[in-house]
Amino acid sequence: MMNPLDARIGVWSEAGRLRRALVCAPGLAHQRLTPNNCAQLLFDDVIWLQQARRDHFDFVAKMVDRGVDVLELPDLLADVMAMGHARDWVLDRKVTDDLVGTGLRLDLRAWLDELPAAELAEFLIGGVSYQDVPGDAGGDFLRALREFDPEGFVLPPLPNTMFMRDNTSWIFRGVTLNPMYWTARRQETLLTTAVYNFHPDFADEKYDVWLGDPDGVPRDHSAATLEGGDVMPIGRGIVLIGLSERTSHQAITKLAHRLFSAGAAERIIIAGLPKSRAAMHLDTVFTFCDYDVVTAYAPIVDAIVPFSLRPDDAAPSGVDIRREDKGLVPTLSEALGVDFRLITTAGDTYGVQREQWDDANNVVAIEPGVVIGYDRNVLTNTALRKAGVEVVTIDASELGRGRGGGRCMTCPILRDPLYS
Ligand SMILES: NC(=[NH2+])NCCC[C@H](N)C(=O)O
Repeated sequence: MMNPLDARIGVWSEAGRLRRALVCAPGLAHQRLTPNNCAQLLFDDVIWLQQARRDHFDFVAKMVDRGVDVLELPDLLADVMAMGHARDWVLDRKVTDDLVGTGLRLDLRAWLDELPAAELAEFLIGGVSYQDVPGDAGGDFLRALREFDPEGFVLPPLPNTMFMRDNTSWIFRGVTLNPMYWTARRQETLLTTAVYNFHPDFADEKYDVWLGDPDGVPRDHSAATLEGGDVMPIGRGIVLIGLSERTSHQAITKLAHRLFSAGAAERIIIAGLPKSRAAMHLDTVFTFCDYDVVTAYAPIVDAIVPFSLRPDDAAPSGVDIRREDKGLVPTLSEALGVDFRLITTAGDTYGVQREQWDDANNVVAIEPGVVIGYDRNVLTNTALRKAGVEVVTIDASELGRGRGGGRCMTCPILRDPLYS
């Protein structure tokens, strides 16, 4: 097996040293958010873009200061859009009858074909509004659409790309290209897949695709949806996966088969979550901070039902599925042979709900015992500090409006193992 530390990609733990991560700065997509469309685009409010950008750059700087190589999706996508064959690959899949409509497809494609690479990348993430399409392109049809719906989009914006964790997820030496749950997010995966397929930072690397379509052709995955906020490759061959609003048992068992048959994992621990927006992903209520420290929102994590999946040639499905008789944290302690300390959201009955809602339990570990989290979660951050975790803070006021914290905003590409 390749020594993980010699590789340029691969994620071997949740809290080992983070070496490279992919993020996505807020941009044009967030300028399109209005009180009317934000809920449909999975934001709780409109945002002040300039401040969000400042806060994002502060977040990136704090990672860079700790030695993380931070890659920006908009930049990588711009590099990829400068390669003719890669641009065609994306536009062939994006500018289709189904996605932009037969009436607009040819005109839209002709315009996008000629755009400078960085501008095209910006539109692919930020969306193309009816107003953006210049001159007579789109003809009478687009003129009529503009009049009928001045705020309409030919290609909708993808503001949740900022939560880079979700559309793909690296598990050990491979990746899942995620079929996402909500329509508002499904187009994100194609852009990241294009970067993995064509950008020199990825294209020459060897890795497996555990789930999803490397050819990027939009396919109906039906009920088999998976999002990175639920996926935690914790190590020693164990992957923890939330069974949530977004991630279904259909996707988890499909992924389990693939990981088991490739010999890439030995056990999947499923954390069955209640379905609610406060717990849309496992990482909104539970993250790893150190070798033996996790943080969690107790009311939900206490109710988690853990199951284990293991390869089993004797079982008709090839997988042995067993409900654990303990809660999540004792199950993990036993599985890893580590006595985990659990630091729960701090505060009174009201305070714990507010801090959880502001992603107090959604921190990203930069190295064992050092995490980045939102500044406003004063009580939970203090509790983590008392447990010996260094909490580096970033401003939540704008970044937090889409309900995602440090973990949601980073997609680790290379992270060291933690449990040998
Ligand atoms: N890994 C996460 N918890 N991601 C949070 C994503 C938030 C985003 N607005 C959504 O609803 O999809």
